[in-house]
Amino acid sequence: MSFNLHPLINNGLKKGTDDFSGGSLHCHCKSSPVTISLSSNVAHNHACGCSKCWKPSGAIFSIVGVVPRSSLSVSSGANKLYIVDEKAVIQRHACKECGVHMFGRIETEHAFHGLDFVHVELSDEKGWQEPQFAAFVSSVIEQGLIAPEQADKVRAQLKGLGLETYDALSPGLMDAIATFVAKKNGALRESKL
Ligand SMILES: N[C@@H](CCC(=O)N[C@@H](CSCO)C(=O)NCC(=O)O)C(=O)O
Ligand SMILES: [Zn+2]
Ligand SMILES: [Zn+2]
Repeated sequence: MSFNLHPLINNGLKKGTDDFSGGSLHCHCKSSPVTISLSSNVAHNHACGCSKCWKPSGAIFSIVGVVPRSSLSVSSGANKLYIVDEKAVIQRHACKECGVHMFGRIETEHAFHGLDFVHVELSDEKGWQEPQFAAFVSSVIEQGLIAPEQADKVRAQLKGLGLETYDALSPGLMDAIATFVAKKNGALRESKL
């Protein structure tokens, strides 16, 4: 038995194209959808099992990547957007009608400030960077999406697709967050770098 990880990856990863330079994303509304335009490809695209990232119906994971916030603009339906959780680090702007998250933005001092989180499955274009790893795998247990005993099967399925699995973000991204914090609190001086 295989799990419905996410429709974009269930049948294998589709590699992105190197020179791909963006496209548009739209929500699920049949009429007057929210659309956003991205003028670059995503980076750090990944499967995320956390409870906050938007997942399509039935999927255990979200697929989420980042773009510089300067590459993102809302092209239509801005009045339908609301912030799902104002207190979260990532403020996810979702469509009031269909519930789809269009982009997540960080307004606080944070390593990822300046990057917006987006879901490329909302685009009809092909060429977006394929997922690079799977994050917050154990979090899917918290949401009752799998039983604890199934976690290693889920990890095996992700690894079979070529996705390394983590229970936080990837080591590279966790190091970037920790480095930011260390610089901020003085534990790491610029001169040490
Ligand atoms: N077990 C928790 C983990 C949630 C979590 O920390 N999520 C990360 C990754 S989201 C994109 O990869 C995070 O940075 N969250 C900040 C935020 O969502 O604002 C759970 O599942 O809820
Ligand atoms: Zn919508
Ligand atoms: Zn997440």
